Amino acid sequence: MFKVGLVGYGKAGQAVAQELQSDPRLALCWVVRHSAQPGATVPETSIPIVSLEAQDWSAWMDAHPVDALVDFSQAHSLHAYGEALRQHRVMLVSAISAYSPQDLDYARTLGKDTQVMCSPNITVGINFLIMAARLLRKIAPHADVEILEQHFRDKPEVSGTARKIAQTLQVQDERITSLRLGGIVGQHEVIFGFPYQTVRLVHNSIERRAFGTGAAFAITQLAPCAPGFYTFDDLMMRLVRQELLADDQLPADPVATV
Ligand SMILES: NC(=O)C1=CN([C@@H]2O[C@H](COP(=O)(O)OP(=O)(O)OC[C@H]3O[C@@H](n4cnc5c(N)ncnc54)[C@H](O)[C@@H]3O)[C@@H](O)[C@H]2O)C=CC1
Ligand SMILES: O=C(O)C1=N[C@H](C(=O)O)C[C@H](O)C1
Repeated sequence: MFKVGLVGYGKAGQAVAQELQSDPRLALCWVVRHSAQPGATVPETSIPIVSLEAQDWSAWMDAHPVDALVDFSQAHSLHAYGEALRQHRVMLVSAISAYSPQDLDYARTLGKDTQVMCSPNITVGINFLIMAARLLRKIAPHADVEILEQHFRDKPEVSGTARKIAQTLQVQDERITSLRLGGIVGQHEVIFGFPYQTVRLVHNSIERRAFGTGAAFAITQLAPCAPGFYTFDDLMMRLVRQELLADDQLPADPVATV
């Protein structure tokens, strides 16, 4: 069982905490949020919710050891806990969608000492969509591509997922359209336009708990990896390769063996 700490207890963090708690492979040990009342716990549990200054992280991890840290807070938290993580060889699963290039450079340095995974979208579904879109782009490099992302009214930045899709498919960020409406959790659509047909790949996060199942998947996939910096696609590709290898070991012609 993997012991897990969670940073960030806002919209996503609270749903993720529920999901991590209900996964039998994981034990959620503590939550760190920006400001916490003394003695606060996750509802209906004794899991402590605390607030830590950068200088407190190392002592906290000494006293409350975990195998993995899951981050749903803000980009700058990485710099608060980074060295403690490195020192304690704790895996990092970071869902922060708006890291700067400098933040990502720092995350890569942590990968020299422990396993680090950063992904602007942590659902298995969207990462499957990205793999499929990448394949179609290879097959049909001249098709028009548009990316549509829809999120809740207050989401401040352009979706990190949409920017990642644009980068992966080698199209300009101008091809991204962002809609901000009510309470939409997160929807991404990649549209391929051909002369006589249209392909639409759509992923819809209907509940924020989807981010929790993605984080759990990432922890279990990251655990057997060597120290290094990984993306969610790296973990998915590793699994796909394993599955394909398993298929290769099946009889070439199953009918012949009947
Ligand atoms: N990769 C993914 O699939 C997803 C990524 N996200 C990202 O996760 C982040 C959080 O999203 P929301 O929960 O919607 O935001 P939110 O604003 O509702 O919650 C953020 C929480 O982090 C806390 N926080 C901020 N700085 C902190 C610090 N230094 N230490 C501890 N806690 C701190 C805040 O107090 C707040 O509770 C955003 O970057 C968002 O884009 C959210 C959902 C999915
Ligand atoms: O802020 C969010 O909530 C989300 N952010 C993501 C992003 O910016 O790509 C991913 C997800 O759809 C939710």
